[in-house]
Amino acid sequence: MKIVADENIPLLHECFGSLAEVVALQGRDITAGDIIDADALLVRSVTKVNRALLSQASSLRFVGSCTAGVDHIDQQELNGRGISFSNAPGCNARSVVEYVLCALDILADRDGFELEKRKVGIVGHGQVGSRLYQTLDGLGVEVMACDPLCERVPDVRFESLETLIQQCDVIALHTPLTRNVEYPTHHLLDYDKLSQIKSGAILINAGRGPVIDNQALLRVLEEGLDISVVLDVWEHEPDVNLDLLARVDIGTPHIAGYSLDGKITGTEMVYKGLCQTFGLPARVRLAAITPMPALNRIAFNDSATAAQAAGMAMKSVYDLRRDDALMRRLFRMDQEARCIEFDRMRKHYCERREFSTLTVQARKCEAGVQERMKALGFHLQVS
Ligand SMILES: NC(=O)C1=CN([C@@H]2O[C@H](COP(=O)(O)OP(=O)(O)OC[C@H]3O[C@@H](n4cnc5c(N)ncnc54)[C@H](O)[C@@H]3O)[C@@H](O)[C@H]2O)C=CC1
Ligand SMILES: O=C(O)C(=O)[C@H](O)COP(=O)(O)O
Repeated sequence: MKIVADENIPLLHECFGSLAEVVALQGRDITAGDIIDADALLVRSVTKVNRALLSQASSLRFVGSCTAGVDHIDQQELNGRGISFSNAPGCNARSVVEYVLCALDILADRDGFELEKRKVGIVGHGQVGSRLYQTLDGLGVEVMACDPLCERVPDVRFESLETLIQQCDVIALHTPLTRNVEYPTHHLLDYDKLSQIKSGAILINAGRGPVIDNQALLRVLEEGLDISVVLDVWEHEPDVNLDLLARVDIGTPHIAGYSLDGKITGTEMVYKGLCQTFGLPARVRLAAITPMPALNRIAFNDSATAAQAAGMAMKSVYDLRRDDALMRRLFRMDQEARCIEFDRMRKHYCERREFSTLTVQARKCEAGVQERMKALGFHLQVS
């Protein structure tokens, strides 16, 4: 069997090496010629799997994308050709939730607000949105969700996008990128909607760049709309608009889902999908070869307040300011170098772990500290 794969799939050879010959290529550069005799193609979000790419792939039986998003995959074309498809729904949902929590923590420090006093609106109540909702709700934050496609459940407050825009102090976008469907998300936030966001609010996009019309966002910011903006995703990646980057409060190179845990789970989910398609036993257990986190324990004294402890624990696992600082190096580069650097930052991303890998000792701490740590998803030790 021959597998052609994006070289940025973590543990690629450990996982698939015993099953097949694995040819690892740069995801953006995989061509129709590269997969002529491949039995399986494994991609990440940067490879467009469409009619042109598949045109000569007569042996191909399986395509796997180690990602949550599938806007780069023409699933109709795959169905038409009888090619099985697997992706990795939810693999990195916790990672994105933690990115959002860390961004809010940094802005709260900078601007001196308490998250518990802010109203948060989440657009898209799927794997990411629902986890973010639950976490914020657990922290005592007032939350509302907007998702016209999601089944209504009693303990979730669903509102329209207009209500979120009018009422919320934080708006977080977690929808897929869709066009030509009943509720398309392409340019869901256009000039009109962006202009209506409350003054002082925070807008976060860690879904897909084109869900916000980036030119319109730049325009409202230039016109003086007083909002803070956190962008992990950009229209026309890897070609980031520098004027927009200059105006956002936090900017990162599409790494919200890049916890090592999330990426490895993505690999494992696609590995299982491939094994199923080819009728092979799925023997590799990636948990067994996942590295130990560099930091696995932190202890608080009884003098710690809940807010202080939460901020310290979050920053010790993931300090988002580093990613923002690295991103701003793009200002020093010409367009070609910027695109290369955007991909380079992603390829060589730091080994970031999820909150659950950190044990927080809060034995003598007040109940508030313990509750906050638990709500955030740390592994709490109180005995
Ligand atoms: N920045 C990053 O690193 C990452 C980005 N993503 C992106 O975030 C998206 C969401 O991720 P998941 O929650 O895992 O996907 P999901 O598919 O579980 O959830 C998406 C939700 O959005 C809802 N939705 C669709 N159209 C909508 C609309 N017009 N208005 C409001 N809601 C709408 C769906 O009903 C669904 O509940 C992915 O499709 C992917 O594009 C995902 C993971 C990492
Ligand atoms: O899972 C998704 O969807 C994402 O956006 C991934 O975090 C994207 O990572 P790459 O596939 O672009 O490495």
